[in-house]
Amino acid sequence: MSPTVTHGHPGGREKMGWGSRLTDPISIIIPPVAMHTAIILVLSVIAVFVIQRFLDVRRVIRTITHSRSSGHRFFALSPASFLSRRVPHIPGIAKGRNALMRLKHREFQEVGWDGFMVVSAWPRAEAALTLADASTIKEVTSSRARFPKPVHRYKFLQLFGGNIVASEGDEWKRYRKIAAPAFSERNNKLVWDETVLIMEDLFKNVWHDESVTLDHALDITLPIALFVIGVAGFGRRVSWQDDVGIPAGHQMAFKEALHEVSTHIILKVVVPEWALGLRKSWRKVALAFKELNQYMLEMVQARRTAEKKDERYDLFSSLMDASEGDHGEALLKDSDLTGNIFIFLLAGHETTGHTLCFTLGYLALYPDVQERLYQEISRVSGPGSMPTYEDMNQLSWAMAVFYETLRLLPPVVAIPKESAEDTTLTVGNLQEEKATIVVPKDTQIVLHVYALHHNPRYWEDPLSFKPERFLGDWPRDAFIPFSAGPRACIGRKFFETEAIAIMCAIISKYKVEVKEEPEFANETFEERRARVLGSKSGLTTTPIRVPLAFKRR
Ligand code: HEM
Repeated sequence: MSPTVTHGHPGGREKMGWGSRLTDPISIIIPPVAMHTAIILVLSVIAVFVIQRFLDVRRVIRTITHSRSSGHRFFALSPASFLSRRVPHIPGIAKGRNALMRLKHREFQEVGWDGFMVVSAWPRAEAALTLADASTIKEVTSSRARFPKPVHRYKFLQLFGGNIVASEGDEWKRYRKIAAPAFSERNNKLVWDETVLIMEDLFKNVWHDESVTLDHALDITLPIALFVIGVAGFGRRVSWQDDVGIPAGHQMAFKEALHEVSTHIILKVVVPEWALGLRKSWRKVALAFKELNQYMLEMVQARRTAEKKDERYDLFSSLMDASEGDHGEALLKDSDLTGNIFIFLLAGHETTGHTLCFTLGYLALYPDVQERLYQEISRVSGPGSMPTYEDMNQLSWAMAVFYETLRLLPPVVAIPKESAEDTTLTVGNLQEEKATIVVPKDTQIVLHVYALHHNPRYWEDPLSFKPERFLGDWPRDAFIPFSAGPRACIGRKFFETEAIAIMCAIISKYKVEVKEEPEFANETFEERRARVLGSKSGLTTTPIRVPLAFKRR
């Protein structure tokens, strides 16, 4: 394909193999000499860039190398970069797609330590510390000043305004103080009672008290989670029937807008505003953002103008109370309100919906675990009846089933932190040896939830589903689906309450089985398990397809 003559002497043009002077637009615009010069210039710039980067990487390696350290691994593309997550695994270049879920604890075993530095050259020369050591992780999570949240990594969560998840320092303290009362014991009881109503509505008005088969259990678990956070968090009661309509003044239903936004949030960050109009699917995402913002502002407006302000203790009321001073002055901006409303809808919806879906999948695959759960519920509240919030402490098997699901399939696969100072951390290994890692200021730190949850130092037979490991004594520091320390999930009890209520409601009335499909009739148990529990990475670990049959008991 290369042109045979590009040296610019007049006679050379006739020999060009791909068109005459008149038909070669590039030659008309750029004379061959200029083209050559341009190419040489570009190559020189690339060469200077590569050499500079190489030197930068060497400098980074020198700052972290230490005689007693656990060493480092090199990947040209940073595993946290957008690019690395789009390409397959290429040794030395990219860890590839779904690396954390795919590799679990394997990489740490290859390195021989439960913590090591990953050095990369793109997008910048840097070293990031990756950890799967329970006591080192505890040290990091318990010291917010030494290891704060790298808020610049959470920019995509600030699209609707500042919020509790994507903030640090005094701003975070203020948001946390406002939100804390909404996660009190009083509100947890509200969560339980509202969840029971939502489940009764589903069984009676959608399933008509009959057996049903679902192609993907997520089709009910996501709406359930959304309805619970909607009513218990925001006083917005939605029933299964009236959620389908689009209210006047809107072009999209609330549920759809939230789903679109949470599924395509990264797109909104990556694609510039003007380009969102270029494709139909992108236009839908842009519309969803606009619609959701409008829904949230309407919620704020409706509460502000309500005649009688009910005595409520939910999250929304706490936010609204904090937004106005005693004399009606604004203490929180509208964007603070929408930012936090959005983050609570998101945090309280996706993580929960996905975990419920995986848990139902496990119960269908392990009928003995499900039977033990049914027996526990029957013992606590009588056959076919629903326990109350006060019974929750007696449902230890139910909690163990959820914890084992969260250990194997944590929604948040990695938690980022950074070092605020030059420091060192100590990590261990299977041989119970210790190594010191030099951690310069501004080093990115990754708490590798998947690897920690599959680390054989803490979990016997880590790949197996065994809820019984959560009865009695278990290694609490090696279990961080909700993170740990002061920045741990504020909604943990909210989740546990609604999850147990939902599971009790389902299992007391229905037997859950994997949907029979002729094309999978001959698969082994392992194949079936891999199919039903297949997951992909999204904003949180996402079930691909969990097809289930719910049979009336
Ligand atoms: C299975 C359910 C859940 C899981 C696995 C989960 C997990 C997590 C994790 C890992 C964090 C720390 C994130 C980070 O450091 O970047 C977090 C924070 C948070 N979660 Fe959850 N979460 C769940 C349910 C909920 C629910 C139901 C709510 C609200 C109703 C909620 C609200 C929050 C909030 C507001 C934060 C930020 C806390 C702070 O920074 O002070 N989460 N969650």
